Amino acid sequence: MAPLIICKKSLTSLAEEKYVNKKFIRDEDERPKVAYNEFSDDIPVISLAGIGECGGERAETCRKIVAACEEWGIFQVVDHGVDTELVKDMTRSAREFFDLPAEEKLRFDMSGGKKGGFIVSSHLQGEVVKDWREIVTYFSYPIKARDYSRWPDKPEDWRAVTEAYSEQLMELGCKLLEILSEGMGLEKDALSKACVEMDQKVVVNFYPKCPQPNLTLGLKRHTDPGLITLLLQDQVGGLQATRDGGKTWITVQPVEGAFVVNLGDCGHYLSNGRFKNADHQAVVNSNYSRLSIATFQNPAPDAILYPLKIEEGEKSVVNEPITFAEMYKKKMTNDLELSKLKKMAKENKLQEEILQKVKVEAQVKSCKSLEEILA
Ligand SMILES: O=C1C[C@@H](c2ccc(O)c(O)c2)Oc2cc(O)cc(O)c21
Ligand SMILES: O=C(O)CCC(=O)C(=O)O
Ligand SMILES: [Fe+2]
Repeated sequence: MAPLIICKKSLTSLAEEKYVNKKFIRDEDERPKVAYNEFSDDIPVISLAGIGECGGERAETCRKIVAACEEWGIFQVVDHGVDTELVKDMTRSAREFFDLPAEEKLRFDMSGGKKGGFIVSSHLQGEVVKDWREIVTYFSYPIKARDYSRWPDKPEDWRAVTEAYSEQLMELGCKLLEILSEGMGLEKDALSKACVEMDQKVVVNFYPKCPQPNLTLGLKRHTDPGLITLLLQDQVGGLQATRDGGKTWITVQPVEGAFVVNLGDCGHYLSNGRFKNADHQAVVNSNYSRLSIATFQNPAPDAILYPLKIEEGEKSVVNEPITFAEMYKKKMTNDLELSKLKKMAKENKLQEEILQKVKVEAQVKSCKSLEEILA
C-alpha cells in the first residue's frame, strides 16, 4: 500500500488568507493592547565593551544590568563580542529554512513529542489557542545531547552556521552569568556552578504576516523557564513586555546588532525573587513577516533549584529544592492546564448564558400563552 502522506498546511500559506482561522483567535483579554511598532525605550541598552576591565567600568556595567533585572528582567546588550557576520549568516540561513516548501520543513516535523525539529504554533501538544508562528528548534549543548538527525539539512550551511552561532552565544551567556553572580554579591562562577553543566536550546521563531493581527498573538504571554534567554530579533518589532500582570504592555525597540536578554524562571528562583522573570509575548502584524532567534541558557536537567542567597529576614521563594527537569515539566503542564481551564470556564459561562436565555424565553413563552388564555 502506498504511504499515506498527510499534508499539513504550513502557516506561510495561511498568511495568504483574508481572515484568521478561529483556532488562532484569542480571548479579548489576551489580544494585543499595543501596536507592534509603537516602541518604548524603557528597556535599557547596555554596552558590554568595558566588562573585561577589573575596575570601574565593569562595576558600572554590572550595576546597570542588576538594575534592569530588578525592574523588568529584560535588557539589551551591544558590544557583546558575537561576530556580526555570523549573526547575519544565522539570520539568512533561518529565513531560507522558513522559505522552503512546507513538505521540506515537515521532514523535520516534531509533532508527537520528537525532540527538536519544525512545528507550527507551539512546542506544547494540546494548546487550546494556536500561536501565529512556525518554529524550528534544536538542542545544542551539552554536545552529547545533539541529535543531528533533528537539525535541518537545508539550507546547506545550516549546521555549520548554527554550530558556530551556538558556540558564540554560549560564551556570551557565560559572561552574563558571571556578571549576574557578581551582582548578587556571589563568586563569579556561582550561577554556572548551580547549573551543573550549562544546557542550551535554540528556538527560531518565524511569524508570517497576519491578516487580522489584532485578534491573535505570534507567541502567547509567558515567562521563559531557564536562566537567561538571548534573543536576536530583526528590525520589524513585536516583542512586548509587561510588569503589571498584563494590564499594560510595552513594545521593545529593536536595536540593530543587539541581543535582548530575558531573565527566566530559574534566574528569578536562584536570586530569591530579586531578579524578575520577564513576562513577555510576541505580537504580529499585517505588513511584514518577522524572525526572532531565542537561545535558552538552561541548567542541566538534574540541577537543583534553590535560592543561592537568602537575605536575613527573607523567606525562600522556592518551597523545596526541585530539579530543573521537574520544574520544567510542572511549568509546561500548568501553562497547558491554565489555557484548558480558561476554555472550560468560557464554555461554562456560555452554557450558563444559553441556559439563562432559554429559561427567560420559556418564561416569556409561557407568559404569552397565559395571556392568550386570559384573553
Ligand atoms: O517556544 C518557546 C517559548 C517559551 C515558552 C514558555 C512557556 C510556554 O507555555 C510557552 O508557550 C512558550 O519558552 C520555550 C521553552 C522551551 O523549552 C521550548 C520552547 O519552544 C519555548
Ligand atoms: O519573538 C519574540 O520576540 C519573543 C520570542 C520568545 O519570547 C521566545 O521564543 O521565548
Ligand atoms: Fe520567551
